[in-house]
Amino acid sequence: MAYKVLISDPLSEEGIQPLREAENLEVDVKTNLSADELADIIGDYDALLVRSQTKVTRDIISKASKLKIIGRAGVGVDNIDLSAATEYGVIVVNAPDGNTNSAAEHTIAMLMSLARKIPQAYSALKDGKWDRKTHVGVELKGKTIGVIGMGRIGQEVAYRAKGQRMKVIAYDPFLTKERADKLGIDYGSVEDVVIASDFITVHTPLIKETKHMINKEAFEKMKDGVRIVNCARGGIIDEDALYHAIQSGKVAGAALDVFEEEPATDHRLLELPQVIATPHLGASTVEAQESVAIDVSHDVVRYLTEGVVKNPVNLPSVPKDVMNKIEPYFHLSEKLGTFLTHVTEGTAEEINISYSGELTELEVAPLTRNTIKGLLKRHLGDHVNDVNASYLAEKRGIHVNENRTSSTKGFTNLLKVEVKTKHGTRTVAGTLLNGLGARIVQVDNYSVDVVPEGYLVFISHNDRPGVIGKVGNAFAENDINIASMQVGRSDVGGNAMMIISVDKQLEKEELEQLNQITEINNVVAIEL
Ligand SMILES: NC(=O)C1=CN([C@@H]2O[C@H](COP(=O)(O)OP(=O)(O)OC[C@H]3O[C@@H](n4cnc5c(N)ncnc54)[C@H](O)[C@@H]3O)[C@@H](O)[C@H]2O)C=CC1
Ligand SMILES: O=C(O)CCC(=O)C(=O)O
Repeated sequence: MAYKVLISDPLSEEGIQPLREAENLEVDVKTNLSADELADIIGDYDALLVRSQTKVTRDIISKASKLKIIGRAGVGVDNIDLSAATEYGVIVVNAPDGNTNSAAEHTIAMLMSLARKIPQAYSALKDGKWDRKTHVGVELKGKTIGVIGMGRIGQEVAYRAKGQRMKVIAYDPFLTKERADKLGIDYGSVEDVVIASDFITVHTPLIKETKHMINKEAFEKMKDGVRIVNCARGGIIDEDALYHAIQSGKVAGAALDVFEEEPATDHRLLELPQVIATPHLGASTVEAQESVAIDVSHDVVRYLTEGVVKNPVNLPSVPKDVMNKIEPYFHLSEKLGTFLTHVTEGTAEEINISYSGELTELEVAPLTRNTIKGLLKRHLGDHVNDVNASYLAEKRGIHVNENRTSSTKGFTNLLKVEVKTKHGTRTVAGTLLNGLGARIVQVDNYSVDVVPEGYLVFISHNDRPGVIGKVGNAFAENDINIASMQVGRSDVGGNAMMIISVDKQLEKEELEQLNQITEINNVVAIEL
């Protein structure tokens, strides 16, 4: 019986030729379906191809009893419920490279239109007004543009902004000084970028860490008359804060291709003359649409015929016999990676993963990928999975070494992860205790016993009498319950650390209060 493919958003006809030409594949194009209409028919299909309009919700996926693959002709997969897809065993693929150029070009078009008020002038002229006073613009040459998110699109935008003779300052958790030097740009923290820029453009995914990263506090730090561009995702910029910053005169203008709620036809930002906008057109070119449709069509054909894909987004299937043996270590490996992203300063350059004891007899490659996933996911978002984790690390110049050792430190199994950055090396090791589950048993040279779960506070301090009391008092004053506390020190009066399990994530002010204790060098809140 032929596989059935449903295309539910407008895709390039040239781009879907690989589907039409494949044997044993039936292709239906049904666009503009309501959620109910899609839910009614999805049960008939083996593959679904979408752009960003179709919302592939848990409800739709739960009704898709034959569905094997969802293809997203584009980058962002925020219109697809990834955890539901994974839960229901549906692989999701995207087309990460096909629209990079178009999105970067659109960003530059928006930047120039914003600077020269072209949409406003055009609109006035169409209304019969020859008004040369209102539409005075500003030059780009010599101005500083802040690029937040230096992935595929951010890098292209930075490169083109330099062509406009702009100075570029960028932030990305994976941007190193060497890379910035090579690109001929400055790099700094988000705050440095926000303070220094005349124009700010965002190119991150919309994830927990980036939601409203440009907010009221960020606007307050910006130069007066700054201009903002968002051709990535609505929600990276807090729309209310942007509205007020424009009204107050702090922000001179904004160019928006994306909105928190789309379609955004009735939005108060659109009423402001300083705002220019397009209806999510970043990838809407003939070339990009053909390219992304070809990429996902090939992946759908490959998956349905050979079971392999090039651009997977969610979890792949690991052979059952391998999975049964390594499954108990999965949770531990990802948590060790996540723990390290919180306590490591700077960009990872090398990751060394050592397996000891019983682990040396197992197929550990999926655990290595899972550890890397834990290390990358916090910054790169949910599209990092076991399949692409190693690739993404490699693309970012992070060397990953996997080795097996006999040193178990008395545990029957030990998984040790070491991360090297410019600032030094950080190590964490964990084990599975028979009947008790996963434990972190070592941080750097300190032996600890921590359940890798929930909220932790990691404190580096000097070993002095009374520090534990001061920390305990600070927690009590803020009514924070301590579930457990681990203390370790290198030598008497030397460096020491505490890992405290708490019932809730600490607020910024609570962390600051702890940081003010004289003996404390650093405090980090960790969510595992
Ligand atoms: N308007 C449109 O039609 C289009 C929008 N997009 C959107 O553009 C965005 C970027 O796409 P790509 O460059 O292809 O993705 P990418 O994955 O290549 O780059 C994203 C970058 O953001 C960085 N990042 C993550 N968290 C960050 C943080 N807290 N601060 C600063 N940087 C952070 C990552 O390290 C990564 O380098 C995505 O949101 C994508 O969905 C993409 C294509 C078309
Ligand atoms: O399908 C589209 O046009 C949206 C493109 C986009 O936003 C993406 O690829 O992330």
